[in-house]
Amino acid sequence: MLSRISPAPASNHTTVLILGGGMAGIIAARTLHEQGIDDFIIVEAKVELGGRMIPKPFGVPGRQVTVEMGPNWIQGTQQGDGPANPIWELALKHNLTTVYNDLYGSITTYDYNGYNNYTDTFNTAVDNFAAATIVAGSRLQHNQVDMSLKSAYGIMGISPKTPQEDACDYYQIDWSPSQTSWIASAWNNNFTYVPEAGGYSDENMMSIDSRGFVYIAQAEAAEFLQPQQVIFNQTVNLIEYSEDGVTVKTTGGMTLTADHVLVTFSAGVLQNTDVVFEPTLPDWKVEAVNSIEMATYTKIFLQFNETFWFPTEMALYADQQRGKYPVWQSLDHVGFFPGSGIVFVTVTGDWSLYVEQLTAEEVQAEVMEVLRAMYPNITVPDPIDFHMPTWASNMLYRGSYSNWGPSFVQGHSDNLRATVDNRLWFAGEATSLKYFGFLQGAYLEGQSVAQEIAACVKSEGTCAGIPHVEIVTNAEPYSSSLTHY
Ligand SMILES: Cc1cc2nc3c(=O)[nH]c(=O)nc-3n(C[C@H](O)[C@H](O)[C@H](O)COP(=O)(O)OP(=O)(O)OC[C@H]3O[C@@H](n4cnc5c(N)ncnc54)[C@H](O)[C@@H]3O)c2cc1C
Repeated sequence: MLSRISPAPASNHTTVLILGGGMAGIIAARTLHEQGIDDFIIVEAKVELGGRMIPKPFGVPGRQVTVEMGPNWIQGTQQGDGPANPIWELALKHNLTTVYNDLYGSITTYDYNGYNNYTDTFNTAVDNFAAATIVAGSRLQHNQVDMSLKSAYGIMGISPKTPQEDACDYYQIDWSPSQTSWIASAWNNNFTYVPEAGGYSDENMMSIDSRGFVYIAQAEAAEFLQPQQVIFNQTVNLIEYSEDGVTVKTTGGMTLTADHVLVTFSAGVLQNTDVVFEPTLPDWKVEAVNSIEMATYTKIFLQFNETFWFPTEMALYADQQRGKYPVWQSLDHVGFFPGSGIVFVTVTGDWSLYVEQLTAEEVQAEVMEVLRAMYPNITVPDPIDFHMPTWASNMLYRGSYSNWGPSFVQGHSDNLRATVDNRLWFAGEATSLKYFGFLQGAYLEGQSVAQEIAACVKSEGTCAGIPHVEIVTNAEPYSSSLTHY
């Protein structure tokens, strides 16, 4: 595995600088290597590769297991001999231990009075969401304007009235891995689960590997990356660019120059001012960066001496307040980590931002109040371990993953990945039209943009880069960009 200690680079000038060592940066580096370009350096603020793939040993001594703060699921695998999700292929290649997670068929329902079987409502919500997708699809085909999911539900005459209905819609929409918000666009169709449109399958495989999900990224990097091709522990704060080349400066005092720079920082990082571009990015790029939403998704982990909770894989809690500690998953379950005593609850969106303002003790107290409401007839003990990551306030992420809102259109998506001045390139999950938000989006964008960079390098300055739209004027549905892949 690659050393965490960076040797000094042989030269401060390289053909390509790759900023960020997450999935997109690693696969971009591999692609350059495959194209015969090894004069590149990855610059990463952390001390290891993998980006948002962050495992953590969780639990009291003697009862620790590896849990995932960030991505945990391979979303979509392969249907028959159709296209395979490249993340699934990496998992198979590096022998990652995964298990099928039955997110819809193994679920117990609760509300603020305890156990309450509202699985009929749950199943109706599943059907409603499928119907909304069809409505959105047919609007798209007729070039009708995009709208929020909430509006699409309204058009179908569906408006949740009870806390139980709200919780069921929350599970479909806010918690669903490809949506994350009631205000997400109705066109927000991630093609992952649609094999007919080039996607993979509707299967979600969960990593339970003790090496962490990140192992597949680090093991892949170890196959081609040389120690002198990575600089760890350097946070980029200035990117100066012109048609002649790029200069990158870090808070650690390093200055690096290159012919081309590939920026793989999250959309959340680009929306903030931690990294300054000199000159400022053109208006079309600034508009694209700020038109995509950076959603936050927070898993809160608890360990108990013994289990007292639901026997299913998942549980749904309906509070009078929508989004209050609603989605629970038992890791102390056959197939996951039996005997671990671990359960986690997920919050998203505004609730994530709210919990990040609280202390861990305050969040724990609120979570325990909900657990005790779910189990009014037993004495629920305090947890023996507790952990909550903070994604929105972390300057290396500024959120969890991107989400397509109704005012984000294909022109924005094109502009997000377009080249600036033939020198400044962009890739990451957010630049993926078809698989935004997911690891496969990051992988495919890293690959595709690095191929463009390689072609540019080989053309010795005659390439035009990835084109942009100067002014995004209308809301055209997906069209030409589906040929990116
Ligand atoms: C809580 C959560 C759950 C998720 N669940 C799933 C899931 O189950 N399945 C799935 O497919 N996807 C999931 N995702 C999304 C997935 O993690 C991302 O799509 C993917 O990791 C993005 O990779 P990337 O290379 O585009 O960006 P990143 O992984 O963010 O890589 C960018 C790198 O840039 C570095 N960086 C940032 N700023 C600077 C700077 N100024 N200087 C130097 N380095 C910097 C960062 O440290 C990072 O390593 C989840 C994400 C989160 C947070």
